[in-house]
Amino acid sequence: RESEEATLRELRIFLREVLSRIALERKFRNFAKAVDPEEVPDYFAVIKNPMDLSTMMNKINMHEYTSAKDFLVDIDLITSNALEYNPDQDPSDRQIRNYACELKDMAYAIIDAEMDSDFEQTCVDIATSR
Ligand SMILES: COC(=O)[C@H](Cc1ccco1)c1ccncc1
Repeated sequence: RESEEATLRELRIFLREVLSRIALERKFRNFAKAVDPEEVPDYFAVIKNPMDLSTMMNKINMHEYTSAKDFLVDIDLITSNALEYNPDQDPSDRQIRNYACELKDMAYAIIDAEMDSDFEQTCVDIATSR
């Protein structure tokens, strides 16, 4: 229905805005683009489901998120990948793990604060009706 398309359009506009605010933060720069296999040859042997913020922006534009819940699944993936690939005690691993946790918390905090729960449920209902 037309109104359903209007709802999904509003979701895409909101999710782009959330992603843009996250991507502005310098501390999240390592999550902005896919890890480069040239720089990190074993990354894709270890991490089976890579994810990054620019891939998420492309997924918004390809209409691959039908709710904020779907969007947060990929945020969780960015975080879990970073915790999995960088598990060591050394300062650089600890720093990227901390930033990965901060990224997740920022995404959840923005959505909890700024997403109307009825709007989210409407998006979920549209997805399940299709
Ligand atoms: C999401 O980014 C990562 O997981 C890479 C993996 C990586 C290891 C070496 C080069 O890159 C990373 C980048 C910067 N600092 C720590 C880890």
